[in-house]
Order: sequence, then C-alpha cells, then structure tokens
Amino acid sequence: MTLESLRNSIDTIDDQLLSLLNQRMELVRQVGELKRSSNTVIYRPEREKQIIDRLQQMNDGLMNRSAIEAIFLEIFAVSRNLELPERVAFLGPEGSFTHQAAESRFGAMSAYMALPTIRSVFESVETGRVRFGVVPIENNQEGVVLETIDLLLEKDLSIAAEAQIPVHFTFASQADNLASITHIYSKDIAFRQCSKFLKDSFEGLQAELIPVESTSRAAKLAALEPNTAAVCSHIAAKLFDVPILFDNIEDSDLNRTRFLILAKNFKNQPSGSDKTTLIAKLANTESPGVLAEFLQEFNARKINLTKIESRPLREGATFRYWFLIECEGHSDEPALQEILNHHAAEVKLLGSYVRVA
Ligand SMILES: O=C(O)C(=O)C[C@]1(C(=O)O)C=C[C@@H](O)C=C1
Repeated sequence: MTLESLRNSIDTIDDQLLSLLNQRMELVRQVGELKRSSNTVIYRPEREKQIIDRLQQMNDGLMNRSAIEAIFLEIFAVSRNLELPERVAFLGPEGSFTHQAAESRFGAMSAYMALPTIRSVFESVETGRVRFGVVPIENNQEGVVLETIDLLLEKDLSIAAEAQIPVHFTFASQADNLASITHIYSKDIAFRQCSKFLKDSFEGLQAELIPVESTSRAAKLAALEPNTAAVCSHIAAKLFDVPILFDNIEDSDLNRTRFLILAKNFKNQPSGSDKTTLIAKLANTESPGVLAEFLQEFNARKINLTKIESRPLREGATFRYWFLIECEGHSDEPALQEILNHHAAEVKLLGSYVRVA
C-alpha cells in the first residue's frame, strides 16, 4: 500500500468516527436534558468506568486500556461540557502535577481555574464558583498532605472521585549541552527525588541548584533565562515551551501522587469496585478499647481498611484526635451502612467513589 492510499483509508475512517461521535453527542444532549429536568448530576464516574471496562473487555485490536481511557475520557469531557459546562479548580500553578491529575479526569476541553492554595480550591467548590476541585492528598514516598486532610474535616464537601498519577520529572533547558548550564531551578522535594540523576549528570560541573516555590515556576524561569534548566513536570515544560532534554529522571519510578476530586453534595452510585472515605470523631477515646472496637467493626464485616490517619481535634489543651478512615466498598452496601448507622453521631461520610488501582 502507498502512503497516499493508507491516508485515504484513514480519512474514510475519520469521517465515520466524526459521524459516530456526532450521533453519540446527540444522545448525550438528550441525557443532559433528562438530567436537567430531574435535577441530577452530570458527572457520573461510575458510568464512565463501566463504559471503559466494557470497551476494554470486548476490545481485540491494538488499543490498550490506557489508550482507550485517554480517548474516552476526552469524549466524556466533551459530553459533559455539552450537557452543562462545568468548571474545575485545581491547586496551581498551571503545569502543576495537580493540573495533570485534573486533566486526567476531566480532559483537555474542560474549563480550568488554577488557584494558589489548597484552601482556595476547597472554598471555590464550597461557594459554588466551580463544580469540582482537585487537590493532592498523598504521595507514596513523602506521605499525606496535612492541609488537605484538615480541610476535609473543616469544610463540608464530598469526594466525587480520586486520581493517581505517576510523578515523573523531566529535565528541561534551552541549553544544548549540560556544561553550559549554570543554574537549575526546581522545588526542593523534586531535587530530592531526582538526586541520583543530578549527581550523575553534573558531577564535576558548576551548576547550582536553586529551589523555587513550584516546578512550574522553575519551567518558566528556564524559559526566560538562557543557560539555566528546570526539573519539572512534562506538562510544565510543554506549557512554557522549554525543550525536554531528559525524561523520567526521578530516582524511583514507583513515585505516585494521589488526588481527590471534590464536589458539593455529591453521591456516586456503586460501581462494583469502590472505596469509601469517612471522618470519625469518636467519643471517649480516652477509655480503653474505643478506637480498637470501632476498627473491629470493619474487620468483623470483612471490610478492608485501607487507610487511617489521626489528626489533632484542637479542642482545648488535650491530646485528642479525629480519624480519617478509608475502606473498600460503597456506603450503600449493607455492611458499611450498619457501621454508619451505629455511629451516626460520630462518623461523617465524605463519599464513596470508583477505586483507582
Ligand atoms: O450516562 C450519562 O449519565 C451521561 O451523562 C453520558 C456520559 C457519556 O458521555 O457517556 C457523560 C458524562 C457522565 O460522566 C457519564 C457518561
């Protein structure tokens, strides 16, 4: 086959794809009308998961799960925009890993707002300025983001979904050889996580490591100043148009960050593979066994606890705690319902949502 005839065949398929996508969007428009008349939510992560799972199972071609996911998440984002444009706030700046996580859920077509603090993301969802907010909750090498955990207690928001992204760093610079680089910008944590690459590549060279407040800022500086470089995310290097000299320079390729997608009064239907997050403020934790007995209720019902984090209650001069608890399953399942009912006065449900492996 010639290049021209292959391209002609591709054009024919693209025509069909576009026509099918338009037919799909017409149905989505009708779904949007139904949802508006019954006042139900547009974003249905459990339905999106169902679609991707089904497509992956019946698929026998070259597309793998990541490819199916990448394309369909964009289709869902366009669909949701058609049903009702929804704004998404994320912990900025633009090009941050949280931006990347937000795009992994809401696609490139959604309307995004970069905000300077985790608190401002919570507040913009709380006041209804945006429908969804994306914040980091933990990194598997560095631990939890305390500000997010504390705001989950302070604010009355739901968790609509979670996202996990592998944290890859790139080395970006306009310089054409490493010896001409005098300054390398990044966040201190990124320097720490890429220390092996930096040590090996700059042994005997003069480059100075300059910590700045974000890896996006580092990329911006590397775009403005010749003979400098940035250790930053892929998305930031592309955003500021700094050539990527090396990709995946982190010491551990197991480095992942988990993000929460927050919304107001949000409830997902069970998807068959869910996770639930709760806040427990147990009475009388000074008495022996109160916490152990509470946790035992999960064990007795074979509910797997996946996380427990204690934080100070900040009530008077005491050492008392509240707990952020995560477990497998959905709050509509009878076993979890029982625990929620037993402890109705002490436990607040933040949400059940599709579990990311
Ligand atoms: O099925 C729905 O509820 C839809 O709104 C349609 C659709 C889709 O494009 O398939 C769009 C948005 C939802 O998050 C899930 C699915």
